[in-house]
Amino acid sequence: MDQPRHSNHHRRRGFRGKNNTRPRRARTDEHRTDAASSQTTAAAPPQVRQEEDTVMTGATPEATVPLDDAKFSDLKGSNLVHPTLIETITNDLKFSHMTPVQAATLHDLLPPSRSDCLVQAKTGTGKTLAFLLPAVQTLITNHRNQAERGSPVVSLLVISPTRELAMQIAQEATNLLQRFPNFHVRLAIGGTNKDQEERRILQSCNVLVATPGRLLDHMANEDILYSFRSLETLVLDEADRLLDMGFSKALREIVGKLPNRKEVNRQGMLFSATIAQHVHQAADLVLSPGYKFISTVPAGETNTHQRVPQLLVKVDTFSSVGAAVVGCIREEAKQHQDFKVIIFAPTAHLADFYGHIVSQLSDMPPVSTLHSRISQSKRTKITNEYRDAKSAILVATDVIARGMDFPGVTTVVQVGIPSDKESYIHRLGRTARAGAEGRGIFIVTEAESWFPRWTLKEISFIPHPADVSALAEVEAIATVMDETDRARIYQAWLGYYKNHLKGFKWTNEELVAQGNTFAHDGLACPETPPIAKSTVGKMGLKGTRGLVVVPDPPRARSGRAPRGRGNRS
Ligand SMILES: Nc1ncnc2c1ncn2[C@@H]1O[C@H](COP(=O)(O)OP(=O)(O)OP(=O)(O)O)[C@@H](O)[C@H]1O
Repeated sequence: MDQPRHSNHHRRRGFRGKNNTRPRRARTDEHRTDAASSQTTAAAPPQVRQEEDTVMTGATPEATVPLDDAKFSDLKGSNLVHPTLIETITNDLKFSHMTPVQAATLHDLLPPSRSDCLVQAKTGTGKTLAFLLPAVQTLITNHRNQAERGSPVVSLLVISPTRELAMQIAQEATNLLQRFPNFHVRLAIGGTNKDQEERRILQSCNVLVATPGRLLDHMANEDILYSFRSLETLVLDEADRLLDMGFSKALREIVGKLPNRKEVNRQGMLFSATIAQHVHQAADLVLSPGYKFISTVPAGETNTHQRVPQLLVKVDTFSSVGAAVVGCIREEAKQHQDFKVIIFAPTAHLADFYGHIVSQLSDMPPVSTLHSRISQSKRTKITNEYRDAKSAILVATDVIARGMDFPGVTTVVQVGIPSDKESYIHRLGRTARAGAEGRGIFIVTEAESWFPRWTLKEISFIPHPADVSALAEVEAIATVMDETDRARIYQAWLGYYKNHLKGFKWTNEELVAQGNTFAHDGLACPETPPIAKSTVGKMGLKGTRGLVVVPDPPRARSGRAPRGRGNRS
């Protein structure tokens, strides 16, 4: 069982109420005012439970944490947080009040308690500072005891599932440590110069923010491995993602290379907006038995924000999806002079497709596309530009679904079913952050409508008419697209939906028939695009009627995978 038991208190207000129309970007003041006004609103305390064991047993929360109007300045003179850190938060970062998750976890996470904690709170509610502040305080408290000089001593290791998120966390840690110039925050992420990273870490490193693969690479270097000899805090951000099948092997290897947690008195923290069952089962990798599970998500509530309207746009066929995307953006433009939209697509090739369509229309703000097939330097540039943009459209895959904090995103559009419920929640969480307003639009075909009905059944979607008036424009753009590109998009479509066949209850033949209709009507392909024999085999579609199978190109026949195939996001 996943959730700690919840009491019957009313829900605490978030940063800002639904009808509050103050400007979106005045983040800190919005939060301050809301926290201050929460005296008049009954609050549901976050749920805290001390784990008896590493596997949940249905126990009840052991304690509730009062959520008064906790202010950072209240910590002055408490000896819990270094006065300079408090100055940084209140004067430099300009945060006066704690967010609910910060208030709920601070005392457990700070020295001297330094409890191991699994923490759940909604997207965009300040979880990053909730783990950074206590971990940085531990670094400051213990630093004077570190006798060894001349070799780096990493105090805090934060692991993130994506490079973009790692960079963002490192930036927040740097901001928090800005009045402590002797402490250094370093990155270990893929897609960048490894030697340069290594040099920087070995020069000096107190806080390391890393993605699992690159971290493991660095751990092969004995000097870097040695820098973890007295690691004090290990944080997994987006813990449910890091502990799922895709990453858990790497995570086990990493933890196996770290010193024994009891010997170094290492504190473990797991943070996420979504905590699935597998997290409780795997938590012992990082947390000691008896860890606390703290959730600020009220009982029976989904992790999406109630105040964020979630519109459901249904179209008849996959061929109308592109036009519906354009229709949604045009409607957005009618509502806001400046707007920032993120469009989430199921695969990299489909993201390229929608990005291309939208970028060809003259009435759109700047459009960029982001996915894992793009080089890291370009990804970083696109991320930074979108963060700073006043009005822009970002078409992306799940690489930015979790944790990314882009200010001022007015609407998140999800096109087609996401890979799972958690992905839907995290994607939606890119809007309405830190008390701002925003909305979600979920575009599905009739065939996909089982997903919101069954997988997202707790969410009350607002039915919204589909505007597909751009059908002819989309077709005109698709018609002149490169044929190979269209073939790849078709193939990506087949690959993605093949993985979700169970939900659709389609046979392989029905899947291919749908894909072919998409190719002809949505991508304007004059003929069904051909697919290489080995790719058909890899997709599990061998012998399926309706496919145009061609021999493998020479490279594939020599046993190597053809370029540009597969379903990477
Ligand atoms: N006490 C605070 N007062 C006002 N704003 C805050 C406070 N703490 C954090 N923020 C801001 O809130 C925003 C969201 O914070 P953060 O990115 O940590 O959210 P999160 O809970 O980690 O979200 P996600 O689940 O999407 O990762 C950031 O812009 C951050 O600077």
